[in-house]
Amino acid sequence: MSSPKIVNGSGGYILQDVPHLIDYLPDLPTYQNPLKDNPAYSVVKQYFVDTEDTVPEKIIVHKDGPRGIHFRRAGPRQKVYFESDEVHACIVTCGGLCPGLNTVIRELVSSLSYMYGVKRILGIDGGYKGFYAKNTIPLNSKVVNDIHKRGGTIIGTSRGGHDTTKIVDSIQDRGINQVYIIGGDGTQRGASKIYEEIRRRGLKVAVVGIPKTIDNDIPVIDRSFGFDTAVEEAQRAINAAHVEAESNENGIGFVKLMGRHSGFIAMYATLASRDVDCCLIPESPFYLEGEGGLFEYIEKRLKEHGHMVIVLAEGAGQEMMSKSMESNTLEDASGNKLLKDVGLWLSQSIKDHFKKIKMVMNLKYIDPTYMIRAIPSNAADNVYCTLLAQSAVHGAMAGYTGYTSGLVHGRQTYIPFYRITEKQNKVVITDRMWARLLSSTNQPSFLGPKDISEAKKEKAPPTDGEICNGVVDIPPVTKEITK
Ligand SMILES: Nc1ncnc2c1ncn2[C@@H]1O[C@H](COP(=O)(O)OP(=O)(O)OP(=O)(O)O)[C@@H](O)[C@H]1O
Ligand SMILES: O=P(O)(O)OC[C@H]1O[C@](O)(CO)[C@@H](O)[C@@H]1O
Ligand SMILES: [Mg+2]
Repeated sequence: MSSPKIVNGSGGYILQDVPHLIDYLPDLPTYQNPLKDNPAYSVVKQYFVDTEDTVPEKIIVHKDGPRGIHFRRAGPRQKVYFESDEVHACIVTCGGLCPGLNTVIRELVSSLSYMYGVKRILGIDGGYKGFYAKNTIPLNSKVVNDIHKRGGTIIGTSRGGHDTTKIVDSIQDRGINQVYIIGGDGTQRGASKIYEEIRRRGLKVAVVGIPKTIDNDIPVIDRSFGFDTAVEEAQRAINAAHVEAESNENGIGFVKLMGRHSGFIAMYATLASRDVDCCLIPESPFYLEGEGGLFEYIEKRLKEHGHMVIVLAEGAGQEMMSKSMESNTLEDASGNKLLKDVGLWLSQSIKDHFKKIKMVMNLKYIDPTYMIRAIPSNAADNVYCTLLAQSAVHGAMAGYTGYTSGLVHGRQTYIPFYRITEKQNKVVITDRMWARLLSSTNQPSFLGPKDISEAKKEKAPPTDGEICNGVVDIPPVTKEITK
């Protein structure tokens, strides 16, 4: 693996920079950015981003604290490393669906064609394996004109089938020199390997990741596109659960939402709804029986209100369920562990409990899993997708490579792959947001002192000057800023 590019400045300033084609092809010629003559842009004051602009990872600072880690600010540069006619771009979507995939594809095509005059753009059919196992799909602004109104991805997606050598062979054989890869944590790991192989072969090919995950489990970035839409769509299921619960004696509306390892959708859908009395996520352990357990809380809530709504993330309570069922080690084609249906198991356990204590209860189980991700993105996500795609294209045209384009504190940035793939973003149950949810639902935390100390340990704060989260085992290439 190539070494991370780290730039150290004064006051503890650290730039975790992204690679550039000239790092291994130093003699590449540059060209004037064609946007200079574009009437839509030439009137914008300071349209081109200053190459010194960077965005801090942490915006809460203390008077004497170090300035900390920064990322390169995204946007158009004065100089580009590709001529319009020379560009041959491709776009691939991998992993599960997510609202907004088509919008990103559309905006990548529009940005390449309208801003940079690129004419050759290919869609790779059906994810990574499409590079070597399928024909390509020619894309232009006409083909993608109204695709943002549809859910899914017009070029198809898949899990598994990543073969770095075959993929890079295909890129080289087809003469592709800009690769836009839209996908989640697994996809970005694959993108990083493609970048390394391209660099090893010394090819003038920019590799750009665009983070996609319905679970919002990609670190560093503010949130992933489509997340907002998914949370909004989840409201419809929660509303239905509430109506059912309210209309039945001791009614329980029970909704299962996506979230294998990260409970963000469940948490935000709960906070948005206000009808939810209990939210269960993978990060927060819970138990059923006895004092302080889930059954006790449900009984109490039903006695007080006559109904309740429970929202459950699919990854919650898996360990508990495994103890009472045969162990399951199945994996999907990408190697992700396949989870058992905790919703069915938990709703049956609740029913069994109420039968045992002879209390009337009516539980309605709603599983809108795929309905929240197989829809077009909402207005806010559409805007977000547009900015992401434009930033991705500006970066590739400017010769940057080996990066993921992402929003950090509301600013578009270029983030090196190793920061995106090093860990998953999870709900931190010792943070304020989870405390806000607990006070909104009034549910018990289900935590004992041992759980709390373990949760705190998991989130040890970085020491002063330490590269927070930037755990890399390869010696970085460092540079001091002297001015
Ligand atoms: N470590 C890895 N190295 C190379 N390729 C990988 C790696 N992990 C996953 N991939 C490839 O990336 C693609 C997508 O991976 P995966 O199915 O895990 O989805 P994802 O990108 O994590 O998206 P999501 O989980 O949000 O649906 C697959 O084609 C898979 O083979
Ligand atoms: O059934 P599929 O397409 O593999 O996707 C299911 C998974 O994809 C995700 O949306 C994202 O990883 C998970 O929340 C979910 O378990
Ligand atoms: Mg994933």
